[in-house]
Amino acid sequence: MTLQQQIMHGLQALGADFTATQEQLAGSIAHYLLLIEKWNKIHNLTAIRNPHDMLVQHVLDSLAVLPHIHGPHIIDVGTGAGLPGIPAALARPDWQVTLVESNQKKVAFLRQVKIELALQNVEIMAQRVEEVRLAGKVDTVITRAFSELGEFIALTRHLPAENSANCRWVAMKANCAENELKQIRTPFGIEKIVALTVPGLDAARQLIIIKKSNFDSAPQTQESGP
Ligand SMILES: C[S@@+](CC[C@H](N)C(=O)[O-])C[C@H]1O[C@@H](n2cnc3c(N)ncnc32)[C@H](O)[C@@H]1O
Repeated sequence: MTLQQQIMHGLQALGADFTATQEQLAGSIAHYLLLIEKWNKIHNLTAIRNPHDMLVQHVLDSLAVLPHIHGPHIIDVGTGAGLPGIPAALARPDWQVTLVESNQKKVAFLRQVKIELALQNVEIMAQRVEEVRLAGKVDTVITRAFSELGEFIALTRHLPAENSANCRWVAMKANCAENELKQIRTPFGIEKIVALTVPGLDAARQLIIIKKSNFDSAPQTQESGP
């Protein structure tokens, strides 16, 4: 199967309703994967070398999250090569995606992706997240392979300048341990845990969705993905 065919199959299997057309999205994803493959030879952006595997383990994994989070302003903390922020920005051109990354080589890659894919809805902040100060509303602070939950909240709780009660903090995890869930303390609480299915990936994926509230730290519900 060609990469383009595999991308189209993956998008159809996800079945999600994105605002970009499937053809546009497929073309942009192929371009993004080829850029990662090219830069990976010098900068070691990801341990996964093959674009077919990157598609499943990085891009479809990122896209599977989108039906469960809210825009329009998304902050991806510790985005690395742009995951999940770049796939989110490609699929949802109506959202504004801020990528926060402290490693300058990864930032150089992200800047190149933004230019080559003409991503007008992406802002790149080359800073440690604890130093980032934003004006205005944030709808979702998301992270993947960044830190444990307690540190994630500690480093990012200041990000929404205005509407912290409406903001959600979302951690993409393989299988979050009970001990890690207990790191979430009031005024933060776990709103829900969503089990995700990623097409072509035979592994558990979870979204831990956290809100600022007075709920205790026990999970409220367990949902299945689409
Ligand atoms: C393991 S990588 C994960 C990258 C990407 N999210 C993914 O899923 O492939 C974690 C990234 O967080 C970045 N990082 C670590 N601490 C950070 C901080 N305090 N502020 C911003 N970025 C940070 C690292 O440079 C690294 O690129």
